[in-house]
Amino acid sequence: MTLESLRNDIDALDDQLLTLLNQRMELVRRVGELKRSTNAVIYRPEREKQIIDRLQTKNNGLMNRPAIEAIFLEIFAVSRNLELPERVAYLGPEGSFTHQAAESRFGAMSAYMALPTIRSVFESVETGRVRFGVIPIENNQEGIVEEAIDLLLEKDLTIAAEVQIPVHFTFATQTENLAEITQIYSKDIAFRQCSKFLNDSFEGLKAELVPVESTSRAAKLAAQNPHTAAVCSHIAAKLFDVPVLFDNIEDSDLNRTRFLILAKNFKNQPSGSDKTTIIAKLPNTESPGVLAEFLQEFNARNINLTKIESRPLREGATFRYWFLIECEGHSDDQDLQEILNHHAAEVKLLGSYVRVA
Ligand SMILES: O=C(O)C(=O)C[C@]1(C(=O)O)C=C[C@@H](O)C=C1
Repeated sequence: MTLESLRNDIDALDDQLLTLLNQRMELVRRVGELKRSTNAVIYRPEREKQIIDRLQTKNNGLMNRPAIEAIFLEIFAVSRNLELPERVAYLGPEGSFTHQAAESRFGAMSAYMALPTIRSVFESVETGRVRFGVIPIENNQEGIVEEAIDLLLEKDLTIAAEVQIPVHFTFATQTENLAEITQIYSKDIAFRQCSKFLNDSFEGLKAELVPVESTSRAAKLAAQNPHTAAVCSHIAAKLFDVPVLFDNIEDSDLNRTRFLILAKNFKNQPSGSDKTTIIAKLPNTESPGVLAEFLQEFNARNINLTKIESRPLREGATFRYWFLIECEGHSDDQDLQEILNHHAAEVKLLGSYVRVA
């Protein structure tokens, strides 16, 4: 077969795909009408997971799960926009990893607001300026984002979904000759996480490492000066139009950051593979066994705990703590409901949501 005839076949399939996508959007438009008439929630992460799971089991071609997910998450994002355009705030600046996390769920067509602080993201959801807020919660190498955890206690928001993205850094520059680079911009932490690449590539060369406040800022600076470079996210290089010379330059490919999607009064239906986050303010934690007894209730019901963080209560001059606890399962599951009911006075449910493997 010639290239031309293969391309003709591709064109014919693309025509069919477009027709099918339009038919799908017509159904989605009707779902949107139905939902608006009953005031139902547009974003249904558990339904999206169900669709992707089903397609994965039916799949017998070259598409793997990440490919199915990438294409269908974009379709869902377009669908949701058609049903009701929803605004999404994220911890900026534009081109940050949080921006990347937001786009991975809400697609390229949603209306985004980059905000300067995690607190401002919480507040924009709280006041209804946006429907969803995306914030980082932890990195598997660097640990938790304390400000985000504390705001979960302070504010009255719920968790609609979690997103995990691998932290990949790119080396972006306008020059193709490394010897011409005089300055490399990035965040301190990114220099640390890419030290092997930087040491190997610039051994004997004179490039200076210049720390700046964000990797997006680094990309912007590299866009302005041809003899500089940025260690930044792919999305930042794309945003500021700086050519990517090397991709995935980080020392460890196990580096992942977890983000939460926040909303007001959001409740997911059980998906069959969920996680639940609660806040526990237990009384008398100075007495022996209070926390152990509480955790024993999970153990007794065979509920797997996936996280426990202690944070200061900041009540007077004491050393007392509250706990952020995450476990497998959904708050509608009978065993988890028993615990929540039993401790209704001291436990606040932040949400049950589809668990990212
Ligand atoms: O099934 C729904 O509730 C829809 O709104 C449709 C749809 C889809 O495109 O399939 C879109 C958005 C939801 O997040 C889940 C699924």
